[in-house]
Amino acid sequence: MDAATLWQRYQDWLYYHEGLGLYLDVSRMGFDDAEVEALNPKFVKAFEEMAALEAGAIANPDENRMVGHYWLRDPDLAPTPEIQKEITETLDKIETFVQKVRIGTVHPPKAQKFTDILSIGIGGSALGPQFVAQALAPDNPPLDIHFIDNSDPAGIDRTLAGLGDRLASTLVFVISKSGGTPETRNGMVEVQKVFVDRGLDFAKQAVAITGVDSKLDNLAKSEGWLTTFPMADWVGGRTSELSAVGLPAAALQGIDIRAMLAGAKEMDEATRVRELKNNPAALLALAWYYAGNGKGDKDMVVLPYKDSLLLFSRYLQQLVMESLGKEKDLDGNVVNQGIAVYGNKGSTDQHAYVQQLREGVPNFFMTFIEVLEDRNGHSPEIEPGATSGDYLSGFLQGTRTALYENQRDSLTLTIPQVNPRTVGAMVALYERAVGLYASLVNINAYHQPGVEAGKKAAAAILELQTQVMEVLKSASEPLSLADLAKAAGRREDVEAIYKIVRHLHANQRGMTLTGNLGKPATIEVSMT
Ligand SMILES: O=P(O)(O)OC[C@H]1O[C@](O)(CO)[C@@H](O)[C@@H]1O
Repeated sequence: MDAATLWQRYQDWLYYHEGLGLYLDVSRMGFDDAEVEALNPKFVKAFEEMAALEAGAIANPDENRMVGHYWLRDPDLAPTPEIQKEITETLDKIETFVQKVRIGTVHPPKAQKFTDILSIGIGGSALGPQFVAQALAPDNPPLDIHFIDNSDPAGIDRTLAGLGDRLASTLVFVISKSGGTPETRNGMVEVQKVFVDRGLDFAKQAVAITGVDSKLDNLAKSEGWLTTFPMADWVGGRTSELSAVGLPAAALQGIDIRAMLAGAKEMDEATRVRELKNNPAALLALAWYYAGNGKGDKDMVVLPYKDSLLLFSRYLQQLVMESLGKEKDLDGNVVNQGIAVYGNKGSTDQHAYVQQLREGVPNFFMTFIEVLEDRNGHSPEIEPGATSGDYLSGFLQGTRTALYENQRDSLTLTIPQVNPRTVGAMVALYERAVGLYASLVNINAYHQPGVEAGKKAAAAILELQTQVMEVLKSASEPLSLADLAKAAGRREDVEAIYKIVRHLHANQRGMTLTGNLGKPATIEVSMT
């Protein structure tokens, strides 16, 4: 395509949202008009399904749930007065609590004010708050946030070491929709133990954010925690940033949560437009569909050219991959759908893997995220006429051109500034794009059956460990792995047993292994 035709294509396809100052450029995706035309019926269906979902249809049939994250930023759209009330009351409750923490009416037993937040949660109960903290927290937030988002003992130690004595003035959020996620429970129990060791009262510093009547909800209520915020059944973990999951921590860090909600609402309105070219979420869905042939054949590389948006790709990884990565379509056919998402930030990644993107296997499409405002305030010139921000902007354009020259597709999302409104809008934009794309490829975006298999297998390993320990404690002499498996009645699990005893041995858990550790058949195991 010559330069003039390309410039025309750019103008023809450029989407601009005036209120948000947001642009979406899909001109460097290689689709032609006929391909777009062919997809039209699918989009008509997708828009209809989306409207039904927003009106309260059961969009998640196997879990019998509605999907209502859109109502969070426009409660008037909620399908029942009860849900409207639930949304506004929760928001009021959050704001009242945040205000009390700010002025010190709610404070820790041993300090006048809370200084820090420790947020314990995983997946959708961590990724949104992490992304938003990185994107929007001021340099010196009123409360500094820290995360435990794993069952990694060393990771927990590191977070607690970072807090040090400030644990006494730390507000602990335990966030779990189900209230039963093991990683979150483990983090909570470890933190509770540290509170006890230091003579602190956990309940007086803890808040639960969870489904009503969940295990965690009941625990918090029975132990008299500071408060609880409800997670609605109709909000999925990966679309929960603008619910009680993300808002309390954001507000406590001094982030304008009403502006985040307003930005999301504006974007929701823009993405309800049933006209492909005038709907940025539909344009994204079109680009994804075209790039991956409707089968996810190409990975989505997300490259924000702004450090504060570093965690956006990680946040999107769950939103996109947990929503779209499905074995079966809605008619029960095996389709193995999904789109892989990765990325960090530009221009940093240009010095890492962009080499492969330009010249190597063409199995991706790029999403550039551009922020027009370089920094708050004046930029010094690095050399006559050029600032660091000019360089960053140049690197983005340069990489986009270099990829295009080698037939690598890209799209570019441009926002004026990273602020609560634009971040809310970006969250809403991708939520809607995922929903529309799911309709295009006929899958349920709102469940995650595949995660259960791994969870069940992990629980089975913990049960096996208990069994193995019991056998070893009552054994009169060291046992070979084969004998141990036989005695436990689990011959077929000898490899898992080997891994269990090796792990216990490495952690001073009373396990003795003799023999050649690299040759499992020679190992004898005993336990004190
Ligand atoms: O908030 P919960 O119930 O602890 O779940 C955490 C995460 O685990 C998942 O259920 C998948 O394992 C995610 O969908 C969810 O965001």
